[in-house]
Amino acid sequence: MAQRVDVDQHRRDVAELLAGLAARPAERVALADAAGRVLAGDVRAPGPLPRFRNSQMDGYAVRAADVAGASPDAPVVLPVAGEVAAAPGDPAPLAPGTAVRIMTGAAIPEGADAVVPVEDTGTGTFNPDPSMRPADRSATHVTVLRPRGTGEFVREAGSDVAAGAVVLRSGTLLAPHHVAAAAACGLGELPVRARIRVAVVSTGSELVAPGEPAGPGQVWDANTAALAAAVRVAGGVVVLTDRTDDDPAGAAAVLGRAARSADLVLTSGGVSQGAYEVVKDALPDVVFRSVAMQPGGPQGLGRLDGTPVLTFPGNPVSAQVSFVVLARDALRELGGLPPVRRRTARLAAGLTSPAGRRQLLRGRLLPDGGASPRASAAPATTPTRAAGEHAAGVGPSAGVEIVGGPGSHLVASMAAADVLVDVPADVTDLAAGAEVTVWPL
Ligand SMILES: Nc1nc2c(c(=O)[nH]1)N[C@H]1C(S)=C(S)[C@@H](COP(=O)(O)OP(=O)(O)OC[C@H]3O[C@@H](n4cnc5c(N)ncnc54)[C@H](O)[C@@H]3O)O[C@H]1N2
Ligand code: MOO
Repeated sequence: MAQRVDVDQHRRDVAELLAGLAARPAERVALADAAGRVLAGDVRAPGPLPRFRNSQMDGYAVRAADVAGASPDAPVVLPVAGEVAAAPGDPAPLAPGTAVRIMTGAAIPEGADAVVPVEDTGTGTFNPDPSMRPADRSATHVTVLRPRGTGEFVREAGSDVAAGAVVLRSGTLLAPHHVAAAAACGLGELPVRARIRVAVVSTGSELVAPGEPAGPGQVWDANTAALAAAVRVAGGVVVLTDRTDDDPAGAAAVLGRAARSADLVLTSGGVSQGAYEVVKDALPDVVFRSVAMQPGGPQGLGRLDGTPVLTFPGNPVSAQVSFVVLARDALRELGGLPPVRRRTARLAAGLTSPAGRRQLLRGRLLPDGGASPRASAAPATTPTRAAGEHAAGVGPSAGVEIVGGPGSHLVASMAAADVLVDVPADVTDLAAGAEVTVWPL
């Protein structure tokens, strides 16, 4: 007789099985591949950023003292000694009483300490004659109409980050703006946490690949693609996907290959009470048990040739719910990602639920907060969270409506859901407006 365990116990057992995968060395990735990865150590700026003092505006680099009295009525006219573009090289020092045309990002010449934007000069532009292309920048003098104080429109070296300072913290989930900072600091690679390498194997003689024609008795394999996608979203990398029919020798060969090529094997199907339960037959070191949840009751966990294996039931909704509830957070934690926060929502309509099994119903969050007349009239105090599980959501709950039925073959209905609605095992009746915990999909 299969063991029967509650959901939280099985979640703990999964986390424990996978804990051995935590100590994997970091790897270095090129910046182009860094988004979505988790930083494996603090990253320090090798030099100051900006690297050198440069102009914040297109205009004229000057000594602030030379333009201190400038106004439209009493402009200061300075000779233009040359031009500095945002280009390689060091500009010549600025002689007192002169100005140089300077472009945004160009190095400030030694001796200059302010930039007068071109709009604050007599012509208001580098190119007073719009018919001239390229701009004629031959003017020998500039008429400064406004004073600029010391440091105005000057970007100091190191004003963004000082040399040696931490620019990205260990554990950061790298997004484009982090990549930008690393790139600006001149870093071509970043140290990141290694991703868990996962093999996904679906079982069943009836399965055929999506995209292929399906004959009588055949169904398109929904689980391989769905579980592979789930693994990737949870920070893992899929190193192998395969299907096996119900032939025990073939299944054993496929599973053996999967175990040799991955840190973790996920299977679906072949674990209930049928006559062809190849997963059970091929995995002698896996404990098969009944977890008190629906869908996703028949579960197994253990090892094959030392590699951790989780076996999910084959019904497509069951396989997906199994991943979300039992494996997602454990996988995310191994990759350095935070758990997906559960939150609370208020039921838009009442429901009944069978006793003794925690139900994970498919739900859709309501954009208007679920303020249906029934929901708002009902008392909103029913505590429905499972023991030991505190939804992280705070503040007013969203509304949630149940979509589709409880059947674990209703894969299209599940596509209309954005959360799983968690109804504890001991709850059989919930009124409209009752607060429930929901798991974001
Ligand atoms: N006598 C009993 N029968 C069943 C029980 C039980 O306790 N006693 N449990 C039921 C529950 S609950 C589930 S869940 C399933 C689990 O069955 P298996 O894990 O052995 O899965 P299969 O039998 O291989 O398939 C079940 C169902 O799902 C379809 N399937 C499987 N894999 C895929 C896939 N990759 N893509 C799309 N569809 C898939 C398969 O065709 C079957 O319809 O057992 C119940 N039975
Ligand atoms: O427990 Mo099964 O996973 O309901 O469909």
